[in-house]
Amino acid sequence: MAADDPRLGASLDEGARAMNVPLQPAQKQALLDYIALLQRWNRTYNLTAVRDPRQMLVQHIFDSLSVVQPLQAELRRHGREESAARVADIGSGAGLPGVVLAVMFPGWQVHCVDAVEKKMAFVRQAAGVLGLANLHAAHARVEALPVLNADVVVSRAFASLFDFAILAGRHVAADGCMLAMKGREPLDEIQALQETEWEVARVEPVSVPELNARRCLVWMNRRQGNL
Ligand SMILES: C[S@@+](CC[C@H](N)C(=O)[O-])C[C@H]1O[C@@H](n2cnc3c(N)ncnc32)[C@H](O)[C@@H]1O
Repeated sequence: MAADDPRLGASLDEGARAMNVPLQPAQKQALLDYIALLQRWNRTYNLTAVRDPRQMLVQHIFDSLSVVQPLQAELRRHGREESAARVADIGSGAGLPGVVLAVMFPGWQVHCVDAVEKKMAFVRQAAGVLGLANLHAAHARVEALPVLNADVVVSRAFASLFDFAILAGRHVAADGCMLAMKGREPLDEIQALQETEWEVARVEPVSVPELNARRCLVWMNRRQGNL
């Protein structure tokens, strides 16, 4: 299916509805434009192994959209100013989930971080083309980056929970949290976290439309009475 095939837009509407994510026409267009950009630049930048726009929609866009509702609920639960959150996406690659979050939450500042320059160049280009002034891209190893002070530090397909906590934990603001997007509940990884200052607050199953695979969100807070 081509990136401008109208059936892609119809599927996006359907998927967003299934996840209870309201999608404004401009947001829908931005997500479709992002798929087109991914497809156009994939060969040059080697951004993703997924080549087909239909598969990009499911594996990248729907998967990233599946954190929208849970993120909103988490910020609300902590009484944080939901309209002005600061989010960091670590090991963001082509901008997943960061670009999708920047589209869905224009009031949030979203910082994508990746060690590969060309991927961050792509995210910067996407920010320009999609008109996302709230999307930022930092080319750096996360462990060497000045502290971001984010309300939520998120990652998808980045590292084990242990490495995520050790490498990226210092970018979380005092009352913030970490969120790892995972497949099956990673019991061994959760066990290994005991040696860090982070603990699992809860594991939230999520369902991604048309994706025949398990997904869960692992929420992590700083351990009370630190190590
Ligand atoms: C498997 S990709 C996942 C990309 C994206 N999050 C996704 O879900 O499509 C992992 C990314 O982490 C980046 N990465 C690995 N170690 C890193 C580090 N220490 N600091 C920053 N980025 C890192 C890699 O360059 C790569 O782009």
